[in-house]
Amino acid sequence: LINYLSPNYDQRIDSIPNNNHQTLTSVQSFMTRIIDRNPGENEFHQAVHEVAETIIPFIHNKPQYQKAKILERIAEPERVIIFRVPWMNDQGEVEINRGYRVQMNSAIGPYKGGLRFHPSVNLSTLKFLAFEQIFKNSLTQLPMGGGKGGSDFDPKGRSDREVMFFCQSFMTELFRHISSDNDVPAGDIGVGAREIGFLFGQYKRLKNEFTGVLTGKGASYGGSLIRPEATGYGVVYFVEQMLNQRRDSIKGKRVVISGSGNVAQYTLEKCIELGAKVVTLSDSSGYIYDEKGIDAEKFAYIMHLKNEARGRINAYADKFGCEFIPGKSPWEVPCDIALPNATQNELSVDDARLLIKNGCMCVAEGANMPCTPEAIEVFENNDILYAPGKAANAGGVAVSGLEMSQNSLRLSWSREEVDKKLQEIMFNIHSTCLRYGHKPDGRISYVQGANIGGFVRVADAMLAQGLV
Ligand SMILES: NC(=O)C1=CN([C@@H]2O[C@H](COP(=O)(O)OP(=O)(O)OC[C@H]3O[C@@H](n4cnc5c(N)ncnc54)[C@H](OP(=O)(O)O)[C@@H]3O)[C@@H](O)[C@H]2O)C=CC1
Ligand SMILES: O=C(O)CCC(=O)C(=O)O
Repeated sequence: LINYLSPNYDQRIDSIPNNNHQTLTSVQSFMTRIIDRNPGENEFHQAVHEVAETIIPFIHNKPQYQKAKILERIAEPERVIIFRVPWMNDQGEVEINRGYRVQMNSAIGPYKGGLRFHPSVNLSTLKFLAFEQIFKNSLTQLPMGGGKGGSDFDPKGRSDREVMFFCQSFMTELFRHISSDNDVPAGDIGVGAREIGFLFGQYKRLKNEFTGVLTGKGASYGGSLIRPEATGYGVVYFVEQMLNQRRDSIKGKRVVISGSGNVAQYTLEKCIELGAKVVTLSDSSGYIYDEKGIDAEKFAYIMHLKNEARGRINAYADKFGCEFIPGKSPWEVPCDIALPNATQNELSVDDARLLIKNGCMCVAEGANMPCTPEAIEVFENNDILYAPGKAANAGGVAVSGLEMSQNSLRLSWSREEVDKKLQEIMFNIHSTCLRYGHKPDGRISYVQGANIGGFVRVADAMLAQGLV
């Protein structure tokens, strides 16, 4: 698992040219083609641009990657499936949603990535997520390609029965395109243990087989221990590594978290365990600010509120007598560490400036692409420890990879074993970022490190497999 730093990695990194005029022109012409071929897909353009800015200079003196048009091919999905999802609501009315699966890249393993159920879901969102997933999955060093899927269905406010009918209809088409050896979906926004259970049940019924076709399953039917916790725990393990670089640690730090779903919950739990003080959580209605800090007892309440009662975050403020700030994000609250754990583009350049003004020194993305490009630039220019999602939140998919291994072996590992492997993987991702992230001025860019570290493994596999 850990023995991945092959000796010739060092030779490949040799010299990354400065951002000269030629590089800028290359990035621009590359992006012009991407935008022309994928009109209106702004999130996808954003994700590709961020990668192109670091990969184009990196491959400047590597003709093998340029000649084979590796980056151009990585930015083109291998396959996109779009389908109708008809179902019946509790009032007996027919509802119609749209389902998607973007099978982005299978160079290093079966397509792997979550399903998102949210009204904002469209092809642009899922292509950006599937694109990011290629690099993230590669960074884990596990054999997983990149994919993502979902629907514009909103589970919020729906009964369990409606969610089940929707999931069954969704899987009635998706089952033809996935299997434990070619595409293994999991959860994402709006898809948790309940939805994975319904999806798995329908797949099993349609295929008449019990295989590891989904991850994030319940522990009683093939799920891995620590998978629910993995993304959030992994974020905190990564933050601890970054702080250790500066001979510091998370203990005693004041932390601001956005979101209150799966990733935010377990980020919070690990922060509490390691002695940090978390003062905010949010959902799409606003944020709570608890100056006393969220402790283990309050955490248990949040778990009940969000996962069983399926309530809104302002109920926390009512129960514990703290502030609820409607319609706003928590970035105005002074902190040492900010962890955006809700959704894409939730942290703007103004938020970034305010965080820095208020003393923030570290930002790690639990969500996918939560910081805008301008916000990232501000963090990097101000020497803030900034970790992109494809590195910081890779713990979730990493433990999904471990779930696939356990399913294939037909056995299950203990909590301690899985957690130890998760810590090793996050440690190794951090090392990869350091290895590839050196800027000409000596600083570390985790963006550059994660992009290049993720790219080389996929690129070499694509070169080896010919023009496919
Ligand atoms: N689950 C996983 O293993 C992984 C998840 N991620 C990423 O982490 C992020 C959170 O996912 P996860 O915790 O699983 O999802 P959940 O559905 O469990 O929680 C999502 C949280 O984000 C909030 N949120 C969603 N959309 C918006 C919005 N447009 N504006 C404000 N708040 C919003 C939700 O509030 P509300 O309920 O009001 O909508 C909720 O609090 C996503 O970016 C996801 O892609 C990354 C790696 C792995
Ligand atoms: O566990 C998985 O397969 C997917 C997790 C995911 O969707 C993500 O990393 O964004």
